[in-house]
Amino acid sequence: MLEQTQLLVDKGEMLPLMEEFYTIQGEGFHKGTAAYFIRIGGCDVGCHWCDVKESWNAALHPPTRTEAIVKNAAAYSNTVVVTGGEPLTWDMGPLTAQLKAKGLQVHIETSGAYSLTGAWDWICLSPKKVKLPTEEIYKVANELKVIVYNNDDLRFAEEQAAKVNSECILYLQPEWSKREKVIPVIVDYVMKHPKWKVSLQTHKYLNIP
Ligand SMILES: C[S@@+](CC[C@H](N)C(=O)[O-])C[C@H]1O[C@@H](n2cnc3c(N)ncnc32)[C@H](O)[C@@H]1O
Ligand SMILES: Nc1nc2[nH]cc(C(=O)O)c2c(=O)[nH]1
Ligand code: SF4
Ligand SMILES: [Mg+2]
Repeated sequence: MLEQTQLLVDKGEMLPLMEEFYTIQGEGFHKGTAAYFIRIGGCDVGCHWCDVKESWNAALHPPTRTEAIVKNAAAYSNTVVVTGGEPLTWDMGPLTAQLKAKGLQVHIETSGAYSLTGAWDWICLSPKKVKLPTEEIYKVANELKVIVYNNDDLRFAEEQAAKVNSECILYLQPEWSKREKVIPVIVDYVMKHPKWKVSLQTHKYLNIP
């Protein structure tokens, strides 16, 4: 990468953009809401069941000026979801400042594994055992969305729920490839522990991005 480009990436003024698309938020509290998704490349958390492994290698995704990303987003939607990859790999300050200056609602999907940057209207924290969230994000997360692949993930979910703020909404979401097996487990668990809600990847049922 050119030295100049690297400097801009380091400052969060350019970001490795994998894709951007206008769709319906499929998961969590805002499911069903039209939103413009910005998918930033780069993640070294390494979830074995990750459904966007193509995002992991940042070098495969072109460094893109935040101004260009913002211009596209503002043309489509009032709500923007920044995801990845792991967006907090990068400094989210410049991107989110510009999105908010356009009056947009700015949401993030994050594992919380790196320090929290950016200004957010909604933080979806989806913690991962392999790289735990930083302490700071538990205080500000609006929703906790734990992916359930096996029974131990319910133990992990309770451990994480004990760390979030009291306003945080709690979701259990089936890991997609295990959904037939874990949906009954989640349904049973939520009925017994109603502080939790079910989240499904509804976009996959709707066949939309
Ligand atoms: C691809 S991740 C990108 C954002 C960030 N790296 C994170 O993990 O939160 C977006 C959301 O999809 C969830 N996810 C990824 N793979 C999944 C799968 N196979 N089944 C269910 N949810 C999955 C993640 O836990 C996260 O909530
Ligand atoms: N429709 C739709 N909703 C989503 N919610 C979170 C997603 C993500 O990959 O971060 C996602 C996604 O990829 N598509
Ligand atoms: S943290 Fe997110 S993007 Fe990274 S591997 Fe896990 S699910 Fe995939
Ligand atoms: Mg997705």
